[in-house]
Amino acid sequence: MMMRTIDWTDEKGCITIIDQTALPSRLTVLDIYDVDGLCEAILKLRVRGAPALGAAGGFGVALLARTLKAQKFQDYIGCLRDGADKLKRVRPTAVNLSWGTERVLRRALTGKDRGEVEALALDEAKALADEDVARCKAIGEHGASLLKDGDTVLTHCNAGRLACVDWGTALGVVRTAVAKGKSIKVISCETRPLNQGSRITCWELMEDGIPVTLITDSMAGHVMRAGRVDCVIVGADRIVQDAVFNKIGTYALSVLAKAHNTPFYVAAPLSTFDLSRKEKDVVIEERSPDELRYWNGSPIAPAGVPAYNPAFDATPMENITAIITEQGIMKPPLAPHIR
Ligand SMILES: CSC[C@@H](O)[C@@H](O)C(=O)COP(=O)(O)O
Repeated sequence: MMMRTIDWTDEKGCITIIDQTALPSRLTVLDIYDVDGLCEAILKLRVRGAPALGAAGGFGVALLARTLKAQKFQDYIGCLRDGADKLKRVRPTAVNLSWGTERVLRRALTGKDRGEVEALALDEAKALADEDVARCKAIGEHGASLLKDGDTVLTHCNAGRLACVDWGTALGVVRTAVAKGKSIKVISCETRPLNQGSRITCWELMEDGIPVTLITDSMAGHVMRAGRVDCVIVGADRIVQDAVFNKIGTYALSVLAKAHNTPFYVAAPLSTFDLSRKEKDVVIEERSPDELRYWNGSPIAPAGVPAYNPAFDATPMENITAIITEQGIMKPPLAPHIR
């Protein structure tokens, strides 16, 4: 069995992650001993994907609790709050990062002394990570009922085990269907500019022996028009009242799916729902233009060309056929379910 994407290693007292920037060339494992190291790993996408970021936020609070230097309990608690606040803001769009950080902080703050705060933080972070696996398995169970034997699923970015603690959301649905004996093929969009689709989705599906075909993002319309896609399944970074935020390119896929009468499913745990907000209230992370200008350090665009690099987009609810959660499948009209 493959190790978890993110976990706590008791013997070393650290967070252990699979460094996703090294895939598909190498399977590299990284031990993280302080919160600055964790913030760097999140910013560089060594650990990424909404549910995995929820676990990162939780384990990050556990790490903070045991590494803070403050002597007086009051100062220690103040530093814990400040550190958690900084951690939450490393990536703004995926709500799970702040959700996981806040959940573990809330439990830790019920501790009466430093030892208790440390123990509670770690206990809660471990529980959160275990629950994430259970949630993905439940999403898989519900979602698998939507897939027929022989179906081809188009997916975008990586909503697999490497975006979660284990199993995956969108790919969890595929994995569960395959485990139930259905023959399912996947088409993976490469997902420019950082290629989570080609590097990570293709790698993890091939590890599991699930048939996958790589296409460039611009080929999605062509394969749908050719009748080669039975449904689209993607993950989500934040689900608000009127839209689903996910990796840039998801909205375009939803429009294509609608044009070709292809079901468009979103698979996500309830921890990704942020129903206090609407589309206009969400900050879309903008990343460095150099991610578009360079690949592996080599220029792929003229030096200094202006480039715009939003990492996520919003898909309106009317483009979504159903949302698959751990509690079941929400079909249109989505608004009453979501409320
Ligand atoms: C399983 S969650 C799905 C999303 O988190 C995923 O599709 C995505 O957009 C991830 O973006 P990333 O920038 O790689 O963190």
